[in-house]
Amino acid sequence: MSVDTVWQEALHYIQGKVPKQVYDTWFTPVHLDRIENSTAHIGVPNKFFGDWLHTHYGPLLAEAVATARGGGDLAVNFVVFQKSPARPVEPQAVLNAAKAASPAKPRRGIQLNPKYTFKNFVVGAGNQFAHAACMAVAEQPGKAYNPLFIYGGVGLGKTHLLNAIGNHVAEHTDLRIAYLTTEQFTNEVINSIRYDKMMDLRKRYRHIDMLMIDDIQFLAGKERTQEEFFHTFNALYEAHKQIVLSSDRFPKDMPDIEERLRSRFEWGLIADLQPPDVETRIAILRKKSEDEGVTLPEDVIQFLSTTMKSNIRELEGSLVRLGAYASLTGQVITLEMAKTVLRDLIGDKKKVVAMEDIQEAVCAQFHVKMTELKSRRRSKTLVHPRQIAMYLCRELTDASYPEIGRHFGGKDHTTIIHACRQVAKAKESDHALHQTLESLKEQILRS
Ligand SMILES: Nc1ncnc2c1ncn2[C@@H]1O[C@H](COP(=O)(O)OP(=O)(O)OP(=O)(O)O)[C@@H](O)[C@H]1O
Repeated sequence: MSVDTVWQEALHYIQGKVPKQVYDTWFTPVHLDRIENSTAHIGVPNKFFGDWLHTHYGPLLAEAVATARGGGDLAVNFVVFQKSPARPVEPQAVLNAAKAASPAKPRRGIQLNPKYTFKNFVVGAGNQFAHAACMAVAEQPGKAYNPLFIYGGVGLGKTHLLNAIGNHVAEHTDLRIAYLTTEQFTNEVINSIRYDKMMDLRKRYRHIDMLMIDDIQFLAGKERTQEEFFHTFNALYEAHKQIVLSSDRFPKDMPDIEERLRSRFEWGLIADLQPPDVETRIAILRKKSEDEGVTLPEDVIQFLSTTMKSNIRELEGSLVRLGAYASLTGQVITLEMAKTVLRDLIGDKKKVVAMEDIQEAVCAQFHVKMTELKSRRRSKTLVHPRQIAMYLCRELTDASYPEIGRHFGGKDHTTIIHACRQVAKAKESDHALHQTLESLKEQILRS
């Protein structure tokens, strides 16, 4: 079977697995270059693109190509090509998937991402405190702040900072590090229960020197995992071993977490990550475009940094998309191109919308009074519209989380972050909610 035929079949397979927009953005610009020694070499427009594909769709690509060939195990490599998809021109830029997944100094069992270091973390007003705290912990694990609890909204750099600590410690010490997501920890607990291996799990985690757990908010409602984590936490803490946790919300705002755990999260230092200000967004764009070899003219930098405000991942995504588009079409990046290519990401944010208009539209839709919407009452009939209104304020205006909080009767910014996150997550699977949000948006933007 020719490489082209395999690739066509693999694309067909992928189309069935991902939404159309994801397919168009990430899979149409790439191609299968060759298959050699059980490795599929995938041509990508730039290093950043390959990195992103590797992190998000590496396994799917391997599965798709393997299935198209009729089975067997395959690894994937990403090869950067320029303009002509047939010829990889930068062999040194090959991203070896396996290499990329291991830290600079390999250590058994650590799943750190070597891409995330202190060196490539841009420090600005919103993150300098968290950055300094992480540096202190990386320099003196177990001594500076314990536990270190980092919290912040979606895509603001929590995972990056955790990995930066891990990579730094791995490079400079021989400490045993465990870095994992809450989901991985939960799965380990479930498997240990299922196979009666709880003692092994306990032993494993109580003999490490530094434990880092990402997205600890997902412990909510998982009683048995909380119980295990509680004992692990105590054992490590008492032995002066470093614990670092990240969460999208403040401990006090974590529902369904046992009080004894919640209070432990507050024992050490809590450092928050705030959305970056415009200077930091510009600095991040400059750094990333430089690192990735994507030339962004000044007006495009200004445009992106004033349009994509709340999420660094989005900012990065725009850069990748623009870089890919430019390299595929052989054009230089211009402001006009940026506006066209990123149309759907920028969407409706351009129109100036007042938060009061949003609140009124939501009140009318859900038949609640404005005073109720802004109140502290937590009945379900009020919490739902309130969270929707908060989410829309964030989506359709330039207001910061604290500003939105002030428009909702003086609520804390973490409450707004939580609401935005809840609604963003729920709308992925709840079609009715998605429709309601779209119709509200349309209504507000028309008014
Ligand atoms: N200050 C920064 N400098 C450079 N890159 C950054 C910075 N902050 C975030 N990023 C980049 O933004 C992207 C998103 O960051 P990250 O995954 O760490 O966010 P997160 O807070 O863990 O998000 P989530 O809540 O979805 O888990 C990453 O690629 C990261 O490298």
